[in-house]
Amino acid sequence: MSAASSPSIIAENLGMRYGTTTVFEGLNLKVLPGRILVLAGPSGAGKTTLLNLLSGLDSATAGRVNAPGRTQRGFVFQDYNLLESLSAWDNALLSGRLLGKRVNKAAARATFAELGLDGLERRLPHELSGGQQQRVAVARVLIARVPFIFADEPTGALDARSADIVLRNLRGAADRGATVVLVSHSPEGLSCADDIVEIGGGR
Ligand SMILES: Nc1ncnc2c1ncn2[C@@H]1O[C@H](COP(=O)(O)OP(=O)(O)OP(=O)(O)O)[C@@H](O)[C@H]1O
Repeated sequence: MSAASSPSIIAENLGMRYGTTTVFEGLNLKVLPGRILVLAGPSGAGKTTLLNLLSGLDSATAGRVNAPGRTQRGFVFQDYNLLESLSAWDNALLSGRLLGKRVNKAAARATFAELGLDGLERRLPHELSGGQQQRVAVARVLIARVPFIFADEPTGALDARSADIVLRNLRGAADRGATVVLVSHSPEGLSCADDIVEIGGGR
């Protein structure tokens, strides 16, 4: 995966409405490979909505965006979306396996340990704290080595030290050429941004 292999995501005149409510309109932006873009703004401004449009999870009601294909992208969801029947370790390997990739076990193990999850391999999600579940969700997207990473508040449940480790690992993915888009409120999240899009007031 090199920076040259991931095209930019380009949004043109993007707009999203729910019924009569306009979340935003006329939004133009370019998300560049090898960089971390942070979507910032107050609660309800439309950060998750924009993340879903840039990632292709949802379709805009106006404008265009060349979101990545299904096999190119990975997500850290706000509520983690771990599979309750799978262990922490199997959850961490899940995205890579679903994408039909040969997961490098040694690298996966290193990522799992780096995120402070050593010893928790066999636990089911409900046997993990919120922060541990969040770190499994982050491990999953890192282990899958996808060229596009979309993460909604990926440090929201973490203390400062764990948050720092997560952000450093996302930076590592960007340094390997991945495109990383984060929703973040936190000063740490903002401080790791190469680019920031502040949404609010519908633009
Ligand atoms: N499925 C939906 N139907 C109707 N309205 C929606 C829907 N999803 C989101 N909205 C509205 O769109 C706006 C933007 O929501 P969104 O979740 O993108 O905000 P956000 O900036 O991510 O907020 P937060 O920081 O609180 O997570 C909100 O006013 C929300 O109520």
